[in-house]
Amino acid sequence: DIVFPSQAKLTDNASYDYIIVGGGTCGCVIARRLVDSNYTVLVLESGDDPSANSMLPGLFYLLPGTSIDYDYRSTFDDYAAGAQGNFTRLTAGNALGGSSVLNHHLSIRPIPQDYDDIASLTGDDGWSYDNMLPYFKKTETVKDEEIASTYSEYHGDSGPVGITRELHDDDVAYYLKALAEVGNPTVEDLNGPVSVGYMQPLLNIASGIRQTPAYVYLNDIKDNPNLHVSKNTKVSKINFENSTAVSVEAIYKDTTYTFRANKEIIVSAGVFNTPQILQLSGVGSTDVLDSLNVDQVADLPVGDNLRIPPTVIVVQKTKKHILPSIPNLVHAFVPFSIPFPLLLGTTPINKSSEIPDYQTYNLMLPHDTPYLTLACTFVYGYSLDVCLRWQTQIASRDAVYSVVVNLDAVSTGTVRANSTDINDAPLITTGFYSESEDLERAVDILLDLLAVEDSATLKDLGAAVVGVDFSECADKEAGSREFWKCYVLHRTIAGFLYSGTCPMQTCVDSELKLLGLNKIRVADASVFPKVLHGALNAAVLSLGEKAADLILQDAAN
Ligand SMILES: Cc1cc2nc3c(=O)[nH]c(=O)nc-3n(C[C@H](O)[C@H](O)[C@H](O)COP(=O)(O)OP(=O)(O)OC[C@H]3O[C@@H](n4cnc5c(N)ncnc54)[C@H](O)[C@@H]3O)c2cc1C
Repeated sequence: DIVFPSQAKLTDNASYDYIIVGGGTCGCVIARRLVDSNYTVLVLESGDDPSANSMLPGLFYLLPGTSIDYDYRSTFDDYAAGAQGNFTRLTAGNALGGSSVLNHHLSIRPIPQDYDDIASLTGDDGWSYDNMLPYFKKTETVKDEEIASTYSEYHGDSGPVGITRELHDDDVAYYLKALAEVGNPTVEDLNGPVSVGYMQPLLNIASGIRQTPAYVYLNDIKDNPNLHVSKNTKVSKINFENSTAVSVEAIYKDTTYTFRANKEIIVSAGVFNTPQILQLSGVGSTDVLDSLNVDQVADLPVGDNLRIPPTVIVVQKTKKHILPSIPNLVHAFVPFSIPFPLLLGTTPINKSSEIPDYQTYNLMLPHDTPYLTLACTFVYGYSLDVCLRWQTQIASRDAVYSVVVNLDAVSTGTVRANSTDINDAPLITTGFYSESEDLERAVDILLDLLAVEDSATLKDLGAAVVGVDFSECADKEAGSREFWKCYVLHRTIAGFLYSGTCPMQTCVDSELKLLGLNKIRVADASVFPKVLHGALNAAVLSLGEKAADLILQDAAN
């Protein structure tokens, strides 16, 4: 309670101007802006305060599977998730601050084209990149002097989220050189004037502390009497009178309360739980609601169009060493920074294009440390067998652990409430590779990425991709397209960039209002219609700022 708002005293049937369902990444941003404008706001959050270790960036790999993670599993999927136990693991934040409490700190925006596409899809120019840029700037204070001074046009200097870089020029220079030799330029700022290239990423870390909105947006208003935050509180239903949302039912310590909203209800429960709550409230397609035996309030395709860009990891061994590396373990005891250098790439296959096809997060792992196994098992959820194969094959070598995200993926999955019990995890089907072009594209992407092995720099080092000798693909010719297809199907994971389950155009309008209903909006990653060409944290923060403006404009009229 010293850092975060304390638990609100709850009164059944109490009224607030606004009720926010889910105090996650987007929910915290909206709460802050509405309280700043003197409205009374109730935030209902199913999780507790972020755990102390989640505030320390260097410990991010310890968070999945703990109490702050829903730790969802997809429906049975032996086709694409063989390496995780025939399901896909879906990490998602269950705490005040939501997924920003356990995410990987990377601040990488979608590309301008993504917003211009939303503007033309919705016919609302408010979503164009030029009109969204001020919201991105409003979220952040860039503390990296070089970026702040060179690219001030693109960056904020007084927003809540502190942004820094952790530079390890000497450690990453050889790999950047190799990438450049095969047509991938080194750039300084992918959130600035260019959208393709490799850089040492901007991070949501300042003064050694994770910049979750639970902290940076709410700390300043935690004692404001207009802010009421109820944690460990699960919203089970939204009540409608005719087509108008009027109240919310929520369970706190085994008691169900009803809270009334004078102005609006904002649903920000994330890509998996927003559709679950809406379906249980009667907002969904007829077949879904019939199967749950829930009366329909609005026929909307809630929970369709789940967009998860399929993600594959490849590992290369690079520089050889004789002496073991000890200093890198120091990070485990001084956890204020990421324990290894990082490179971020957004990359087109056609090197003259300015639209990336894939994104890579490259963990530049020093030799003889346990970080590969830690990341591989805890964070990416691969089976120990997969991780140990990689770990043993990089012995006494530096390694590049590349998390490769297919930004062109078009396959969609679904989210369905499993029963009318809100505590029952939703049924999540990834739909990976249901469109065959995604599998072909995944192979194109890996071949483009691994072209780096043909660079003079990596050839000199005797670099090689490792962990490709597993039995499931042993009958495929090494290096062939058939082999890489097999690899993709046995190493695909979800990455963490989920979106799309209540998208603009078919589910909400461009003001984020649920179509055909009154006094209710959705504001979280569910509203993005397609896979964005970036990661999602910055996109959701700016979405929260825009949503707050839309809500306040309506309140003023
Ligand atoms: C492991 C991981 C790593 C990631 N790494 C990055 C990264 O490095 N960079 C990046 O840009 N993006 C990253 N992301 C993605 C990004 O963090 C998320 O897309 C973003 O935080 C989602 O914001 P949101 O507001 O949509 O949902 P969330 O932040 O997940 O918020 C939803 C909130 O609703 C609450 N809730 C759910 N159900 C209920 C209920 N019934 N009642 C009350 N409350 C409820 C949840 O507890 C949660 O707090 C990562 C995500 C994950 C999971």
